[in-house]
Amino acid sequence: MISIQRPRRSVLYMPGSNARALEKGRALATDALILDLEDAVSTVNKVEARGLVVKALNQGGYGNRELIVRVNDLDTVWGQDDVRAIAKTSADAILLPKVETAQQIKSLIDLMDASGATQTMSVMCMMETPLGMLNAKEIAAASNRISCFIMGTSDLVKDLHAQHTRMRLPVITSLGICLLAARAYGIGIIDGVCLDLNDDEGFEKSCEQGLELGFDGKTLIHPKTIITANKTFGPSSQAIEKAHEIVRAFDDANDKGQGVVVLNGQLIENLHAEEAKRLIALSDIIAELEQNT
Ligand SMILES: CC(C)(COP(=O)(O)OP(=O)(O)OC[C@H]1O[C@@H](n2cnc3c(N)ncnc32)[C@H](O)[C@@H]1OP(=O)(O)O)[C@@H](O)C(=O)NCCC(=O)NCCSC(=O)C[C@H](O)C(=O)O
Ligand SMILES: [Mg+2]
Repeated sequence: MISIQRPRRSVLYMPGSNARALEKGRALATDALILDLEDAVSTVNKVEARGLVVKALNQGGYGNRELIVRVNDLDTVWGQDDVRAIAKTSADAILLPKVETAQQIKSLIDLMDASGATQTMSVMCMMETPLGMLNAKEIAAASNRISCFIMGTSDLVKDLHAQHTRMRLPVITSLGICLLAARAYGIGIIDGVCLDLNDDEGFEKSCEQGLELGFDGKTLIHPKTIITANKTFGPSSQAIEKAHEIVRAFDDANDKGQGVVVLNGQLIENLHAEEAKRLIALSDIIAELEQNT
């Protein structure tokens, strides 16, 4: 089944309190922006940041970029007012931090509905605590308004008393659990951030690892990493050419009443044709968005 609503190769965080970053986001080649009201904003700037984010959203100019606002936890003094304010904007999604239960999602949706959010405004979940990992399935199943999981590997490493390593073995089980839950319930899933801005090679490797694991894209903290994320998570022209070849070979085999075919020494079955079609659909959607952005 092919169900790609939009590409999320690169998803850039920006502090909601940083007017310069909010302005720059209008021209950056990122698929999505997370306008952050939570951890990137100090407590003294929380209310001002909310105002800046609402103003930026109302001004528009972000083209086709998916606009996600990360609100504060609903139990904080800012969380519910964040949701009330963002519900009235044209943001595409509200991202709830530190999701651990399905009830948190239900409470968020009740508040969004009561605050006048459109039904097209989706919900995203920060998956970043040990309890969140253990409840990933229940969270994914909580509502069909959930469009995406976003891994919060910094909080996770902290809560696990683990360490940040290049190949991320300390969080690999958690990444796998969330990938299983997201794919089982047909929702998107984006990998966590790479904190070392001086390690370009390490960043590239973590993107490649994310792609191999099955993530749709990577969350980013700096614009200089957008190109690498887009390149890694977007299908290359060779991959697309190969995908078309697979679809053609499989269709020809089907026309002859065959369920399988060998192409360049590789067995091609229906599942390979489906994956090839997914890549072609992703590439088409990226091309369309890039043309209109
Ligand atoms: C890390 C930064 C504080 C670095 O900022 P700065 O010192 O300004 O960097 P540069 O001078 O190299 O910036 C060059 C230009 O790029 C713009 N810029 C920088 N970062 C961003 C950004 N994120 N979005 C948009 N534009 C950005 C600068 O304004 C410069 O522009 P110009 O004026 O034209 O020269 C900064 O990058 C930053 O704040 N990053 C985001 C940090 C953040 O949001 N962190 C929270 C999210 S991570 C997280 O919480 C993960 C999760 O919850 C978990 O637990 O894992
Ligand atoms: Mg976090």
